[in-house]
Amino acid sequence: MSNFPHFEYKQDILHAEQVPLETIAQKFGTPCYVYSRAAISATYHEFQQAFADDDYLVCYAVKANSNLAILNLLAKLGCGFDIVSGGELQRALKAGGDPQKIVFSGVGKLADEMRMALAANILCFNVESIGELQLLNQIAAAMNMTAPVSLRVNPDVDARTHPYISTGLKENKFGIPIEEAEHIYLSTDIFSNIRFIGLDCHIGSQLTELDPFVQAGERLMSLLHRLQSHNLKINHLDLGGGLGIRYTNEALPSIQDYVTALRKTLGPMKLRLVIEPGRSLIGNAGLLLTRTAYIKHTPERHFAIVDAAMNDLMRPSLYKAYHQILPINKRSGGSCNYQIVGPVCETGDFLGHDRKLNLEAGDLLAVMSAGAYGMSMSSNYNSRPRAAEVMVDGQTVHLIRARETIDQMIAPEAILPS
Ligand SMILES: Cc1ncc(COP(=O)(O)O)c(C=O)c1O
Ligand SMILES: N[C@@H](CCCC[NH3+])C(=O)O
Repeated sequence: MSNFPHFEYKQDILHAEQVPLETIAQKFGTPCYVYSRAAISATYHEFQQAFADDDYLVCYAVKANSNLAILNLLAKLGCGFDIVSGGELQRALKAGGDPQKIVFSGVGKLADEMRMALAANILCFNVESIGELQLLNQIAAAMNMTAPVSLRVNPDVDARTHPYISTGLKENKFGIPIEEAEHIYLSTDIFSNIRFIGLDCHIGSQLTELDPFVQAGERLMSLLHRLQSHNLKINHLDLGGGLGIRYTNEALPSIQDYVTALRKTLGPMKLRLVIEPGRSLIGNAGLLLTRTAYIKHTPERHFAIVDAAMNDLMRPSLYKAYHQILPINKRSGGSCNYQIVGPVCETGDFLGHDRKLNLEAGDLLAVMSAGAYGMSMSSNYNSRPRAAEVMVDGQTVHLIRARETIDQMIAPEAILPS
């Protein structure tokens, strides 16, 4: 099956749903992120179907792509949100998210962010250290409230993914060492304004195997049994996000297999299962549309210099991540081995190496699998305004973020008075 069923060639022209991508480039310019509404909805439904009648909550990891239109679409489908900052909280609420479906993760929550989230009455704080628990307890007391908490434990499981996005090993900064968690859960007398309602972990991102999820789940379940033997009532188990997507031809478990494996770790225990998928919900629902500015042949190499760069999509530069790059108009004839690079002044500014393409200046290209950690990790490096974002829905294209202007980019800055 195609990795991108909603981005397909029709008569050798790549389309997003029913719309030729060249039409989008003409109307909105490039670089431009293009998302498919049908792709996002279909993947969310796959999660829903996999859980069937279970008690579950899908909390989309907002960091993967935080555009309000995407959050609003997911909220309308019934999805909850996993947030990691006050900014993400504001976005989730503004997009119509239900506070009782919001979990708050992250190692460095600040006092103001805790206040905002308590005032919003979110479902749960995923607390990652004793210091954070103490601060949350104090703030909740001052607000005359009780904070609902899951401890995010670090189960010391190797996610077997890129080291920068592996989070569940004991040397990582994330979570409370699992062997310390029981003691904290049983210290309810010290934390009078905390109510423990869940148990949480997140072991990493772009996992391509189920085994690490199962190992983590089993370690958490064993802790949960011990907590129950002390009569501590836990309502939900949150196993984080992390399911990978196919960037090229990786062998991957399906969403159904993933959910089945997680449910199995629960055994007969009646407990709500929470998951925090980011990439698997949105990654293959988006692409980055870019135009070739120049073709440059040197004695060593063939370069296609395009108008998107590492500031728009930093995954290739940061992780040497592979994204498929497809021509918008297929052209017959011989191809050349191209380095697809951006205009930024860094040798590490590339979108793809050694791609066999038949290209001319002016040609449009699609950098695939760019829906997750694309726009949300973009920057203004080299004073490049941020790209536009559009959402395709059948034959209609909605602008969901206007291209940033140079004036908007520099407006917050000020020159010293002389
Ligand atoms: C706490 C937490 N939950 C969920 C996610 C989402 O991960 P992914 O996009 O791999 O599903 C992340 C990012 O890795 C995370 O840090
Ligand atoms: N930014 C990473 C994923 C990080 C996940 C966040 N915890 C990526 O692009 O693959």
